[in-house]
Amino acid sequence: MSNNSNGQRVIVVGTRQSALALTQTGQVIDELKRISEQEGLGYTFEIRKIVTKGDRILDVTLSKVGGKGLFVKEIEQALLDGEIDIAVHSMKDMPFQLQEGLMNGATPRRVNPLDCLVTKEGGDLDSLPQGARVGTSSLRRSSQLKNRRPDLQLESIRGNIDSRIRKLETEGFDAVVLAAAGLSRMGWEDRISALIPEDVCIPAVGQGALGIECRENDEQIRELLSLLNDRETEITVRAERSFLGTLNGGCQVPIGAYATIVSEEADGPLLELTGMVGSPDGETLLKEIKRGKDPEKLGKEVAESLIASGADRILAEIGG
Ligand SMILES: NCc1[nH]cc(CCC(=O)O)c1CC(=O)O
Repeated sequence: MSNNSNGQRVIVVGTRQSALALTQTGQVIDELKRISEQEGLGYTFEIRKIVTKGDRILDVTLSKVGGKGLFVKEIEQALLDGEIDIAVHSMKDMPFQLQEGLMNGATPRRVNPLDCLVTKEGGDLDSLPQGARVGTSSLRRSSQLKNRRPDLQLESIRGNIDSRIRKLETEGFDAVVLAAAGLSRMGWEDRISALIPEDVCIPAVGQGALGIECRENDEQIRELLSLLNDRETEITVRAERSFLGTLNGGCQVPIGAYATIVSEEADGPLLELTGMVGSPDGETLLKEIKRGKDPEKLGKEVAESLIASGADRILAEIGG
């Protein structure tokens, strides 16, 4: 912990170097500054950029290297070493199990959770030409798009959001699939040709949400972060993550989940969770919808019910 010349605590915020990571970290810092001023806490903030293993090997197929949480390991180490005090993650890139001594201190309000198409000609999924070439490296996206449009040619595309959009032009794709959240955080909503509704493509667990990691024993930070937490987002994402944890899925398997709050009742909010497991070719798409109050229990129930319908066999075939 360090203080500035006025004796105020300087909070060091770690981030990856991608444009999206820098942008969303900056947005979180702006929010924390506002809260800190409002509450008279007098904190100041500093950004520390960290190059992760995931950033260094972007050109290699990540699934081959096989690390869950490839982007997160070095950032967690910096937290444990006290080099940084908080780290902003895209929730969908946050590992299921955080390292001992670390915790998710806040889940801020989620933005649009849906996937979207950025197409060359404008227009939505149904208006893409027969056999159109669509770029995505997510099995979850290709499985569901194939299921809806078996004629599409799904091709792998890697890199940050900006380079994927560039590849739409330079590599002759008709469309690329991206998370709407990333584009809107970057201020590039005007690039979104069409949102892909959740009945076509169930988003990734936690998509559109952020997680803010901190040390468990840092009371000051925990208190500050608690003011940024959004209860609805927190519990819906907890249900989705419990689903993923029960299926033991990493990011390279066609698994999706999306939870919403359907009603507020006297004893707490009622959640609805849709879980999805698909085969990579899109021929099999298993979905299950359930409602419940306890997010962890609901996630587990949806996962178990999908396992009973054969999800375990699909996942075993992929080797996920
Ligand atoms: N897998 C990369 C990634 N991680 C988080 C986002 C942005 C969306 C979000 O915060 O959920 C993206 C880009 C994308 O999937 O298009």
